[in-house]
Amino acid sequence: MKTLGQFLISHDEEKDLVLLLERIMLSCKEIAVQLREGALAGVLGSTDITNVQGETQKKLDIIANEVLKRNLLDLEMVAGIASEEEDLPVAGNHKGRYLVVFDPLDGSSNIDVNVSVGTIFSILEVQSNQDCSHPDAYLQRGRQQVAAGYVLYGPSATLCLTTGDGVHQFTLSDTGDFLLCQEHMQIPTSTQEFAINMSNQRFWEPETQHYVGDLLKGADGSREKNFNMRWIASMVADVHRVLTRGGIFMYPWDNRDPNKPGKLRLMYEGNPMSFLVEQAGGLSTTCYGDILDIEPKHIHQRVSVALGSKEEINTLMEYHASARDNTAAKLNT
Ligand SMILES: O=P(O)(O)OC[C@H]1O[C@](O)(COP(=O)(O)O)[C@@H](O)[C@@H]1O
Ligand SMILES: [Mg+2]
Ligand SMILES: [Mg+2]
Repeated sequence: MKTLGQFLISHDEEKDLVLLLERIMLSCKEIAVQLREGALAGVLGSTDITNVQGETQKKLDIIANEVLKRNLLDLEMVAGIASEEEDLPVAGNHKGRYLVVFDPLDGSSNIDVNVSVGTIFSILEVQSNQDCSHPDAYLQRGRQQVAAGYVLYGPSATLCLTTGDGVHQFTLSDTGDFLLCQEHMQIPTSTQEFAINMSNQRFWEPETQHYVGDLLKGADGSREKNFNMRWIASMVADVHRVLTRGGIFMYPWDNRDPNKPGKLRLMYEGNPMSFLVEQAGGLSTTCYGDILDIEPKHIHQRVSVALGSKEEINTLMEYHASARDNTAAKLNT
């Protein structure tokens, strides 16, 4: 079985990109060890620090962020990093070629209950002469990503990666290597499984209520088939299920804070996951347009997300087609 490095070299990936991806995986291995030891290492629980999103940081949010930051800023090809857990980006080598944007630990609310979490990353290329300690240097559309991926820390640690030529899956072995286990993952085009936090139902816009209402009616409603529901509350784990066996994952706009376009973050959640999903034959949308086409305005910008099986996303879009001028559409475009 090929290691990640062997696979990337055999696909003619640029040497610096290979080294960078290997360094991200080295970081993920360190994070996996901390997660495995959990309570034994005293790393569970919260801190009293609030991040720029207004969320209380877990001890492991900070540890994972520090591991990635330390390992990446050490590399010559890294011009800067931006993270969910950093107010502002941090500049690296001013001659570096790549910017790395990441969610060091996704699904933080699951850490203390020993449920799957993950690391999400997006790699961009520096545009000419930019100050990489400034957020503007990172504000590129999702379509400009050079690579994106995540590591899911579940029963096994799994990497799903794209460099723009399909999505490939690797599993962390006993020897400490990420070994190739599946090339060109494909999301089935149709599905009977959905993932959404139903407790927010009363806050959704009418089109989302209508769409999910019809899923719940199953074979007795207009969809004429039954749907199953899953919600892990770690985007990484929910998206991994979609990549593996199909489905639709949604964190739509809601009116709890009408000025926020959604809960999830564009640069280190929406964009990398959308790149992976599109590369695996699925679709990713705000309900009004492709996530990968959004011109970002802020590094911690939020976005409404619906991604997964092609036919299901197209159906969801039809429910929203009559409401293109509403608030949610305006907030995202
Ligand atoms: O608590 P909720 O509303 O179920 O939200 C869960 C969502 O929030 C997130 O945990 C946000 O990510 P972070 O843990 O990185 O802040 C997603 O992974 C997940 O899909
Ligand atoms: Mg997250
Ligand atoms: Mg996070």
